Amino acid sequence: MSREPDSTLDAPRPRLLVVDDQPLNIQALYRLFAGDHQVFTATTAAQALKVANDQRPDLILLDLELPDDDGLSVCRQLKAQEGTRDIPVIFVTAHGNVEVETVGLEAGAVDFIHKPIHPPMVRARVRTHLTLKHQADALRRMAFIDGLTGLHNRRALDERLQVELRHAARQGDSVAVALVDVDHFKRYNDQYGHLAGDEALRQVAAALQRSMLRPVDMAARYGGEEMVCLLPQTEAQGAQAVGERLRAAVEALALPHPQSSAAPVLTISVGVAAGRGRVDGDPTALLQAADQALYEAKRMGRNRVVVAEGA
Ligand SMILES: Nc1nc2c(ncn2[C@@H]2O[C@H](COP(=O)(O)OP(=O)(O)OP(=O)(O)O)[C@@H](O)[C@H]2O)c(=O)[nH]1
Repeated sequence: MSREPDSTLDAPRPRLLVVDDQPLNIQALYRLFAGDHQVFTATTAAQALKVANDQRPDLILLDLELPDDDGLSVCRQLKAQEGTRDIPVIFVTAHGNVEVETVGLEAGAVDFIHKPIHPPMVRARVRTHLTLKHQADALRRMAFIDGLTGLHNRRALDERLQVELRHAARQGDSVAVALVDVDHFKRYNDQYGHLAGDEALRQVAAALQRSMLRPVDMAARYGGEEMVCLLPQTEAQGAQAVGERLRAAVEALALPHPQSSAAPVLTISVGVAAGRGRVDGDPTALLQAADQALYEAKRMGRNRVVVAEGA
């Protein structure tokens, strides 16, 4: 007898960080959640910040009074750091009053729980805030994904490219981009219709994704039928080889395109540019160089890779 997969078995367990200097309190919260959550613990402010940074939990239960610093300050520091900003913090305190709670909420906490804790209520609040966190994570991910192809979108590319250019400038590394454009895509749409065109773009995107072998590489839809592969720590020569692999992978899809002047199948032209990185992270020059090379590839007959001059 076949059985529907149980999604609750597959879903990763939510990760909680419990911060309290009293072992009894930690034990009580640990016992409450350990069955169906991954629970990390910390007994000081310094430890809490370290575990939050290292483990990136989904939610933090934070005691307001800690031996080395107060919980408010820990909360403010978590909210000031890029990597921990989005982790919801619930304060746990024995001395709650309206003033304290207001300051706590202003410091960025999402909720307050009073000691002695009432287990069903704590579980219910934690569940609510975990649900909200997962929904917010999903929205953040969607904001950086292209709906048609599933590749990253232009916003994601722009952000990553700036980071990589700054990183490369510091390290003296080279960053490369390969700008990809489908050949005679207008004719393809005209012959097979827009929906078939969409499906072809999805297949091209998947072929690009498969052709990039390093985990730091990133493929993005740049707009319309243009896509960009970002290749950190890559010189022009290496990027040319990747460009050629992309081109061959799309040709190997063997999607018939009799109206193309380049080949009987759907193909891409690729403009490649590499640069040493920029302290200001401005990606304009690199993308413009790649665009110029792409224009050359089109002019020379399409279905080819051209590397930018002086790249
Ligand atoms: N189906 C589909 N078509 C798209 C999408 N985005 C852009 N296009 C089409 O892509 C075509 C791009 O055409 P052009 O820029 O003229 O270039 P081309 O026909 O690819 O010719 P060359 O680039 O010179 O080889 C246009 O017809 C757009 O409508 C999309 O998301 N789906």
